[in-house]
Amino acid sequence: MTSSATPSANPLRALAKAHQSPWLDFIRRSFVEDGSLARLVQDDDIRGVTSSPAIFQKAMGEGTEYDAQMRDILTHEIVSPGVLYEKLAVTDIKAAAHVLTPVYEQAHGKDGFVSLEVSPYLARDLEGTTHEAARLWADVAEPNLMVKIPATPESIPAIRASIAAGINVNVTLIFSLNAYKNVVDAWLSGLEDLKAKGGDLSHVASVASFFVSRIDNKIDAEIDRRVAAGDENAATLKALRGKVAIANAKMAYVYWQEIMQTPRWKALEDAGAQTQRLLWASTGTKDKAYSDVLYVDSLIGPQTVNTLPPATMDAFRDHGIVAETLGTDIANARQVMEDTQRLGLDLQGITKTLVDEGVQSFADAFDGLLGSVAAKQATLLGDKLTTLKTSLPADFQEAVNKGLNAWRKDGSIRRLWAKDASVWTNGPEAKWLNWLNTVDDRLNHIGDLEAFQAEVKARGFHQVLLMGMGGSSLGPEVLAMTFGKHEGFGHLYVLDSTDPQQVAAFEKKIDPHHTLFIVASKSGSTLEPNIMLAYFQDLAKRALKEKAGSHFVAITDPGSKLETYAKAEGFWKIFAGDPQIGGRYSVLSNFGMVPAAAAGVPLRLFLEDALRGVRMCDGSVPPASNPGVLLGTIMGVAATQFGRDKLTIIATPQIMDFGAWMEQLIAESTGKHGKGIIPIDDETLGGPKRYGKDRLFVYLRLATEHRHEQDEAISTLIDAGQPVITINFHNKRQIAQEFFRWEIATAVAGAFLNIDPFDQPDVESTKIETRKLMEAYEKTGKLPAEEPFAEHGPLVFFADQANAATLKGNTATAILKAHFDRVKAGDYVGLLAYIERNRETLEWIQHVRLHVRDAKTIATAAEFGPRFLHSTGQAYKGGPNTGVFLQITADDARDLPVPGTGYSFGVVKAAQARGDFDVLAERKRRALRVHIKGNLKEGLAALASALHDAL
Ligand SMILES: O=C(CO)[C@@H](O)[C@H](O)[C@H](O)[C@H](O)COP(=O)(O)O
Ligand SMILES: O=C[C@H](O)COP(=O)(O)O
Repeated sequence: MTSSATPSANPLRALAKAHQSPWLDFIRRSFVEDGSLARLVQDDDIRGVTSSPAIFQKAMGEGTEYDAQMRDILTHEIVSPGVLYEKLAVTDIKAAAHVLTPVYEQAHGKDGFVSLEVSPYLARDLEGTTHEAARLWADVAEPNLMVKIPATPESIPAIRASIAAGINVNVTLIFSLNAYKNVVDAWLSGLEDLKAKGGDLSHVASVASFFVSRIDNKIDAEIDRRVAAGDENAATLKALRGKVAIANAKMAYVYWQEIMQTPRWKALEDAGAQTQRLLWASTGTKDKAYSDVLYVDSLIGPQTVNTLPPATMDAFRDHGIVAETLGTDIANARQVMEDTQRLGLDLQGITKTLVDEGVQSFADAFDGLLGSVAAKQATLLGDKLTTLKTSLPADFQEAVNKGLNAWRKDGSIRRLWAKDASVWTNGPEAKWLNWLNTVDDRLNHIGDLEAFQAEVKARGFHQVLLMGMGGSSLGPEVLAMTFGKHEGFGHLYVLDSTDPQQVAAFEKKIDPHHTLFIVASKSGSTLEPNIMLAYFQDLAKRALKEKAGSHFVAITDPGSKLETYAKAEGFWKIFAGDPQIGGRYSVLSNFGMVPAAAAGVPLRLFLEDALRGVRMCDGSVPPASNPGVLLGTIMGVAATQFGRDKLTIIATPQIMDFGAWMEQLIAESTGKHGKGIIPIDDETLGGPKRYGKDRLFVYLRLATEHRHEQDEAISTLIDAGQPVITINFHNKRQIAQEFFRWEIATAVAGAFLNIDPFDQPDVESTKIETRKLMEAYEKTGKLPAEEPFAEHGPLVFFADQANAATLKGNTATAILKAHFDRVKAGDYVGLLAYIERNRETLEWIQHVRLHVRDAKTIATAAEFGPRFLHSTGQAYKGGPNTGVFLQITADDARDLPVPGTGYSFGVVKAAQARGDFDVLAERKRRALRVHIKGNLKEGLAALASALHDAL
């Protein structure tokens, strides 16, 4: 902005004589800090400041002048970009308010205001606007603040409520006389309400911001269009160019004058009320053909304000003419309005469009602003955040950009955070969204968790044995595997199997005298944790007698059967889950945090790490800058538009266990109604030839591991045109952030797939089938008979009729060949092994899966039952029918009874495998079961060899 003209010849100063206040339509930190604003007040008699999202976007979106405060805030607090922006804005607004305080005081509270706008996202939300106006008023806490509220039909009652609450209000985005009338009524009503309450009216200031140049812009364009089309009224139309906005504003002023004569106003005035001044906004000339001071010169009149952008202010200082123009030529203005109507220029329609566009453009500006703040926040936080890099082919990237933009336009991330089910299917989704708040919630209750941790430490347990399935076990397993044992705490073991060998193996790892047992089940009625509990409680009771209860902790939702049981059995502690968080979204709730506490994970650091991630995925962060939405959009677009539905997880060794948790989240959330994303975890990385066009790679990379070869192999995939998302961790604890990022991303991907990401209908079906088989067992003492369709050596083959019919062959190899010959491009193979999960069997399954992958160029999943039933099992049954499954069961070398029941772990596992197969068959999946008779090791070798020959 240029320097001031000599005071005597300064048109800006002269406006005071015409009783109009010039305000500045601009703010930025340096401008206030370096004294420029104070100089304008001093030299040009500038008497107020307005800000808007667009103005703040310009100020904060570039440069470094806000960095110092941002750094300072981010050092002390974990805030979202939305909160960070607001803190910066409030600092600016307060600083400007202080500069204007002398004006305010000298004008006895009638001038010298600074405006701050409520979030434009709330422009159609009455409750939100009312609440935010009050919040901003309290946060800024300066008497010369004006809170800007838009004059949308939805927000009009917020004007009344805010005025009634004694808040100074700048009503913005007024384009039409009708809207203005509603604003005036709301303002008067607000004052009446305040008066009725006995409030002091004299301190409540208000302006009604009537937008000017945007109207000419639209009308002129319409005139030009009609003239170009050869309109018969071309001459009269042309004469209206550049006239309508001013005439429209004059009509508003006439209305204000009329209001000032009404008894309604007089009564308020007598009670000490200030008038609501008309403020001319949007006064920068857009059409270069017009005078650059057109919307200042023409609108000068008493008791009004004109807020000038810097260039217009400079121009007016330089060559503005001060004369009272507002109240003059009213007849002419009326004529312009009449002509406008007579000639069919749709002013009403245009002003409605202008409100919509005004709201949208402020929202767009706010998106831009918050995107910039988020980017800056990420830069300043540096290594404190995981980072995401995408390498996507051009067409894929373009589709992702479109998806992000659609999410931005629909405000979907804000709707997600507002728990609005219309983001998905308008079903029961809203009931399952408390994971959004669980990190804040756990931090608020960190005292309880830390006290528990201290007690566990003091009791000196050597082992912690967690028993649970799926959402109740996979998160703790990641914590156990990633962090290992913590000094002063016991080793955390996670048991999620009904395989008797596996149960026995865990029994060997622990000493009940020194073990803390945690049973985790949200529902409290899941078969597996209940029988594991029965087994280990029996063991503990034998060892510890009446003290056994003091070694047991339950984590379960309030009111569950498990809770009742735990109370009755005198468990040491019972921790409550949140019924509005589903199992797979529960890791950052007590289901993950209680085992974390027991294992000695530094809880506050962990949760604060998580919180940094939560804040970056906040509803205030627009999709393209929002790490969760970005990831979810890529996942959704990959699956729905590019057939890349095999999300292949590659990880550096120290964080590779994260994949098993991701599997459940992604598969169970998205795999249903024939749609879905199939996670492929722990499949050894191969060269580009190993992969088809159905993959989306996610590379989880702990930077400190320096896995150059792995990095190279990933680069080769990118060069070969495979889409890759690389997520860089700077330390292991950042899995906390990634838990949350993947939760948001999966929810977002669910929206792209148009499914409810929070139910698991096909997991339930398998449970039902298993239950039926178990009931039969309890009645008859055996599982219903089943007939193999072939038997070769130790390998016995079972299938339903439809599958068996296509799997003819005289040898095991021939049957397996027939089965895998059904695999085609874009399919995947699932090896579903109901055997003990240990080093040998993991190696075996890896070996076999890689053989299948390389022979068929197909994605492979290697899973152990029954654990996968609570995880990927959902997608195998409910997702796309592209899976070809080989279920592997085996004789149990040893079985264990389940105390208090008539059955054994082996029977349960067998029933689960059969229930699983029955549902796969019922869903018409290509499935074959091979049962290994006798020695497991030999049987697995025979199966591997037959598979080798078959492929
Ligand atoms: O405070 C106000 C109005 O209440 C102003 O900042 C107002 O938002 C601005 O004058 C307008 O947004 C500027 O409009 P335009 O020049 O972009 O058409
Ligand atoms: O993912 C959840 C599992 O199905 C276990 O459920 P639960 O926590 O109710 O026992």
